[in-house]
Amino acid sequence: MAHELSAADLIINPDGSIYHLNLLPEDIAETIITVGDPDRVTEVSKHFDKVELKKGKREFMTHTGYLGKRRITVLSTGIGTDNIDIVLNELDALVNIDFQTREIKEQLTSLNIIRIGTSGAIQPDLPTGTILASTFGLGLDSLMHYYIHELSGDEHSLLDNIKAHFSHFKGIHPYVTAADNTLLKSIGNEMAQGITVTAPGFYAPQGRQVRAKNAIPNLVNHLNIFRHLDHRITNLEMETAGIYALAKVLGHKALSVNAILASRVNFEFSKEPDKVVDKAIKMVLDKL
Ligand SMILES: O=P(O)(O)O[C@H]1O[C@H](CO)[C@@H](O)[C@H]1O
Ligand SMILES: O=c1cc[nH]c(=O)[nH]1
Repeated sequence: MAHELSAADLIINPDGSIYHLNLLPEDIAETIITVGDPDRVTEVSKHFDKVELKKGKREFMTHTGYLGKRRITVLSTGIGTDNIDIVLNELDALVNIDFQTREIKEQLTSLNIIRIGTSGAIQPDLPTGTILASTFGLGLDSLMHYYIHELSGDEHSLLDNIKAHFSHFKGIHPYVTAADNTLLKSIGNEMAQGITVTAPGFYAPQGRQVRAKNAIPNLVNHLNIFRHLDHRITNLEMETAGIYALAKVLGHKALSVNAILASRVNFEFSKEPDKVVDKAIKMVLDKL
């Protein structure tokens, strides 16, 4: 029997929109581009042929429009996997819950979710200006410890090796999810590729030290030397692992594309960050 979700589990605003995103089911396309920075939404939608909808609430700004005949939504998530929890669950509710009956639909929709984010590289051959597609999201945050998620054989063996590599770091409980292979091949095929680490912060959780002292010494170096088969960890940011894992749990396809603004091993930051982000946006839109 279908189960009616309570008013506290699935919060629908008086105008029929979902609680945080402030969107109606008809407001979103099946191709969704997520960005962290709300200002980047316009940087994406300015390339659309037509924008039919602009809505927002808090850090969640949404534009929906058309690129040729393809309907696309671009949506900002803000920073961090706590926001990804909200965005992925609410996007899924918009397509897979009947808002009238509050029941899960019999026919489920699988969204294409493509993140265009900024990131710091940890391999010396990936300079600032590189555009990189994440083969796996490796989460060092705790989001996925609250969900049941099953791993493929490849994800399992990668995670086992990562756990062994990090066994002496007591506070780290990683999780791993692969990119959607079709999106990786179609959108990421001309990009650099590698495992993206999603950290629960920007400073010490990414090995930066300004004034507060780091509890984990040489974090970047420890990530940098990890190898499993032909996989290596290439970059650090704050959302990809949560997107990959929750997308998989909910039956959506996800790919994360990273504009490399910082090189943590060459100790550099891009002098033209907007140009690098625009390059990533154009590379993604060209492939859609
Ligand atoms: O540029 P966005 O997409 O926000 O991504 C990166 O930038 C933010 C930190 O500066 C984090 O959200 C990180 O993941
Ligand atoms: O080093 C970086 C650069 C952008 N975003 C991050 O999270 N880290």
